[in-house]
Amino acid sequence: MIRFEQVVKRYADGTVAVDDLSLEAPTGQITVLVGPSGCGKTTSLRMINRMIEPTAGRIFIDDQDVTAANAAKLRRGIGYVIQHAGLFPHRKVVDNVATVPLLLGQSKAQARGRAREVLELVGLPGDFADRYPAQLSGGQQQRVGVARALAADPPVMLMDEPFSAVDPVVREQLQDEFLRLQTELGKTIVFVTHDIDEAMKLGDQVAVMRVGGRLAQIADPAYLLAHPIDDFVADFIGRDRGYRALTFTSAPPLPVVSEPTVVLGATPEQARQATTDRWLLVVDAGQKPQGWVEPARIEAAIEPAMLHRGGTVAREHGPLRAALDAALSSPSRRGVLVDDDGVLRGTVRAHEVLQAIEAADRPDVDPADIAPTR
Ligand SMILES: Nc1ncnc2c1ncn2[C@@H]1O[C@H](COP(=O)(O)OP(=O)(O)OP(=O)(O)O)[C@@H](O)[C@H]1O
Repeated sequence: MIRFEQVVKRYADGTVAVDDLSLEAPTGQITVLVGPSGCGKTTSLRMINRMIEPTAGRIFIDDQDVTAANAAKLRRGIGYVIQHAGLFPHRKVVDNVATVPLLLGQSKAQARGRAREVLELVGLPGDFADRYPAQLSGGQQQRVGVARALAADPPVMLMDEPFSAVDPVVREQLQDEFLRLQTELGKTIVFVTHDIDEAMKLGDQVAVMRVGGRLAQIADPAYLLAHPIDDFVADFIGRDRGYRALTFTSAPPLPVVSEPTVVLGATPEQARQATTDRWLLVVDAGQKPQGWVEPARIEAAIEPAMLHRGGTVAREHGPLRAALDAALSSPSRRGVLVDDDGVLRGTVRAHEVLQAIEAADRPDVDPADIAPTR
């Protein structure tokens, strides 16, 4: 656990960047610090590994007072990831990642072996290791940054806007992979972002800070969305917080309807025989949804390039927000639901998801009973 006790940081020019901050970041969880520009997030983070010294107050990692620790030694035991990755441009990726294991006394061969292991873990296998940072995309560089922080297997990771410099699609991929990795690794993580969506997606708990370095509220995302403590927090977490809260609402059983399908490679005749509807769902040989086609408009066997892929896919027993999004984004207005292995279960319509949402507040009601027929 990381614990801030009444921490203050006043810079030499008199700026109070952090003011009386007390909070706990539990072991094995992700605690996100979020807030507007200049509210003291980075300053708070850097006081944990003593890149910045507090003016007053104390910070503990488990029972160790970090201000009493040897700063260099402390830093080697804490992974640190920053925006733009901060890689050494003239060192190969593998040597960037091997930096801390080498400092910790591993032989070059051991450290490089470990570096290749963690590179694989973050999705950069094989010959990526032998490239230079400039030969990687922005998203790949960020992965190297994460790999470097993980190389010495530190129990604590500090992450300062690690995914901010990449485009939204890559960013989402990095976030998803990061969450998957964290379920395996269970690190104690403090994560700084100014993006409330990122905070809500990644945080086990989210600390909202206000300018002047004061903590406004700390809670798990669902609680924060439901009970913002004041107008500042309510405004900061956004006007669509009712919709966002659906991320944390699991579906009561949705009235899933089986959906006609054809398999990739099917002929136009097979597609037209499969349905009289305008849209037809295409699956692969393993029954995994691939996209939609309009049977009346196809003239050749169905191939991937012909598919309408705009619709999202939701897990049958996943959050209601994803199910609603699947319905709203589907060209047929039928949202595609899959099981945990990605295999098609059927479809659901937006109004049926909305009924499930209402029923989620009324656990005595079975949504199947109140869903009208289509
Ligand atoms: N070395 C410094 N000297 C004086 N003031 C500083 C120094 N570093 C930061 N500050 C000020 O302290 C306040 C908090 O800065 P900090 O970088 O911690 O905020 P932040 O929330 O991380 O901001 P951002 O999201 O814009 O990165 C700001 O007003 C900033 O201008």
